[in-house]
Amino acid sequence: MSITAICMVGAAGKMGRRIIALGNDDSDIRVAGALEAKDSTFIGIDAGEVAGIGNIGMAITDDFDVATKDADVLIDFTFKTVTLKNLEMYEKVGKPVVIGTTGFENEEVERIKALSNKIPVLLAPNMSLGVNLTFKVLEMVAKAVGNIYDIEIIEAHHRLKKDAPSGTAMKMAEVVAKATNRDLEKDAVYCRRGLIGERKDNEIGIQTIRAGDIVGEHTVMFCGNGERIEITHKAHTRDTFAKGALAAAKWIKDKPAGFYSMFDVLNL
Ligand SMILES: NC(=O)C1=CN([C@@H]2O[C@H](COP(=O)(O)OP(=O)(O)OC[C@H]3O[C@@H](n4cnc5c(N)ncnc54)[C@H](OP(=O)(O)O)[C@@H]3O)[C@@H](O)[C@H]2O)C=CC1
Ligand SMILES: O=C(O)C1=N[C@H](C(=O)O)C[C@H](O)C1
Repeated sequence: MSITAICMVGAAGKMGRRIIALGNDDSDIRVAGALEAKDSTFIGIDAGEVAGIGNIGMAITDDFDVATKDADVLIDFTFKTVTLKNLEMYEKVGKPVVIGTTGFENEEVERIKALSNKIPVLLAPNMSLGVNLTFKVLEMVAKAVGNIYDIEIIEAHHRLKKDAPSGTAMKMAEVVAKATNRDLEKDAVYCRRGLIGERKDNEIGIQTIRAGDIVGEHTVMFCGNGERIEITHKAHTRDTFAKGALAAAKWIKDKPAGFYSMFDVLNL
């Protein structure tokens, strides 16, 4: 396999650090650029030092051209406003982009899709093998019992997470809504309080927990009278997502322009 040179956008972030650390250990990956925000205190500091693996000879920069010049693939784990602002630059640089950032509204996803007419773009709210398999299982279960059992989704993440519900929970909601012919705009219920009356059959409840250092947990409940099915995924470490992002970078390197997901990478 040829080496894939990556530029990490969000290099000093929680995910950026793990992708740089695991990428540096991977003989098929070269860390070729590390980008951070203009006012970041990490500018000029070695990306390996920031990631806790020692000097790798790659200083974090806020200069987009410098960071992307030697890269084959850009990996973006930042914040939705950052990603959306960067789309123009991603088009200009013309290299494949793997986007793990979450929190996009439908109209914003359409803007990312529009970019994929010009360059290869992979967008996935969760890069773990387990979660992507779970999407498939959910589709099957929702088709079988989703219209007779109540569906509730519960997600839990660390206290630093900025968006809610998680991108993964929203994707799970999309999967079960599609499988049961529902419309999330109408049927999603994000919080309950007060005299809310009886639950409607079509509701898809989506509840959020933010606490401590929880890496990422998602449960989908299909609940009937007398029994319930619970499908749960728990990430124990961010390395699970980082490995997925690196696999995605290797996979997308030589692909033509198009809109891809982890299903393509994992052959699901
Ligand atoms: N798809 C997946 O598998 C996963 C997705 N995620 C998603 O990835 C995103 C990032 O998560 P996480 O790493 O925990 O978040 P962090 O906040 O730890 O990291 C984001 C990094 O991006 C930096 N940043 C801000 N602006 C820019 C800019 N203009 N250019 C470059 N970098 C910038 C931030 O700097 P500063 O702090 O100074 O603002 C920060 O260092 C979130 O949306 C999260 O939901 C997370 C885990 C897995
Ligand atoms: O912010 C996080 O940490 C995570 N975000 C992703 C999401 O919003 O689904 C994926 C993972 O659960 C961790």
